[in-house]
Amino acid sequence: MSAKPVYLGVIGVGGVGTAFLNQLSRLPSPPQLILLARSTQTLLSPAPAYTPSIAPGDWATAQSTPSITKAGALSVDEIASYLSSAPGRSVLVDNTSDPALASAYPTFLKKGISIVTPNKKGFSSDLSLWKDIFASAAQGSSLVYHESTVGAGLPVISTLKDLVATGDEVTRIEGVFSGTLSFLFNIFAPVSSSGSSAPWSQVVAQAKELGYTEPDPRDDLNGMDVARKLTILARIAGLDVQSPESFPIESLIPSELASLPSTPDGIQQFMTRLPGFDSQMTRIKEDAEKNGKVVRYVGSIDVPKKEVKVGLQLFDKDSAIAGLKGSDNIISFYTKRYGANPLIVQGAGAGGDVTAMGVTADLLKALERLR
Ligand SMILES: NC(=O)c1ccc[n+]([C@@H]2O[C@H](COP(=O)([O-])OP(=O)(O)OC[C@H]3O[C@@H](n4cnc5c(N)ncnc54)[C@H](OP(=O)(O)O)[C@@H]3O)[C@@H](O)[C@H]2O)c1
Ligand SMILES: N[C@@H](CCO)C(=O)O
Ligand code: NA
Repeated sequence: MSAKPVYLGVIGVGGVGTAFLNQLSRLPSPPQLILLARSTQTLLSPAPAYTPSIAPGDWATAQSTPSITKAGALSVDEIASYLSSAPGRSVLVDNTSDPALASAYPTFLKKGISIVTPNKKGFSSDLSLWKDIFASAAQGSSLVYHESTVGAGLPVISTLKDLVATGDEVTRIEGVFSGTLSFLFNIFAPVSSSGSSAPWSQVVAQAKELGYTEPDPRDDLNGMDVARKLTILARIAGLDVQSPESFPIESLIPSELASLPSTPDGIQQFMTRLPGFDSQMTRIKEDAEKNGKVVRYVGSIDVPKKEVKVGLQLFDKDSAIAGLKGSDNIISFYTKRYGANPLIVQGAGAGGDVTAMGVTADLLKALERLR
């Protein structure tokens, strides 16, 4: 029996979106790409036939393909109606960090459109949205996969879900959850003090250049990205965390720069003014060195105590966390079954290719269930 056709909409063609489209173009039996959008532009396969589809490997030139329909930004209702009218099941891949799009997941899911995404906003905002997303998926018999919302492509969400679903008792989750902050501290405050002496702001610019940061790097530096990841994991572990603001978060943003606007101009101003505050981070690094330690940005969830913590901590130089390299994350799951030796997941936790891997693998899981 031949596989049923599945139709695909993709929103966002930045660092992750571009890498995802490359991976999509190499799949042996990809779904039919019928919608591709960025913030101001949408490409569509002409309805009602929904053919020809957009070639994911040539998406950049699809703009000049006469048979493809071009439009500006579409509303959520227009996208939902277009995808749900396709002659088969459909999946929406959200490769943006847009909270408004994330808050519309219930609309898509109720119409039977499955969601695959690395966008944390839907799963880490108010608890009511989290509940609405999963209730809507049940109502629309649609699927939700979001592996890359924590640890990029590393199997973090799937591992935790497997632990919970098989009846293990997760007591504690801890580690380094930010690829950006891992990279920043590994370079800025290496274990060997003969390492780099690059100022903090220069390493921040490098992390942005490498595609590790959130579209707005302040979302990494203010601890919110880590807080969102911990909110997601805590909810899967069974805690009703109301929002990522429910627990204290240590911010690395100088207070003088905290009120710059969340616009492209605000990001630019922040990056330009950050070098003026390098001495604050140098002091933190040197204080740790005086104690023979290194400083790292970590998070933890104590499940029985219902306690989530996010912030700087000092580590011995021979500890696993101090020894991380590049943008690596390390996430330790302490459970009843695993006892004193936690189940540990470690590897690159940011970057277009590794994040897209998690998105593409999620899409394959969805396809297996939809075809
Ligand atoms: N980068 C990583 O290492 C990493 C790791 C894990 C998770 N993530 C998550 O992956 C997502 C994408 O990250 P990225 O680094 O690829 O970001 P990015 O390079 O800034 O790309 C964002 C893309 O989304 C588009 N976009 C934003 N809002 C939109 C809207 N309302 N409608 C249509 N398109 C919209 C942008 O359009 P324009 O092209 O028109 O600007 C751009 O193409 C984020 O949620 C991020 O948190 C990233
Ligand atoms: N900006 C995030 C991307 C992965 O979610 C990080 O650095 O970890
Ligand atoms: Na992951």
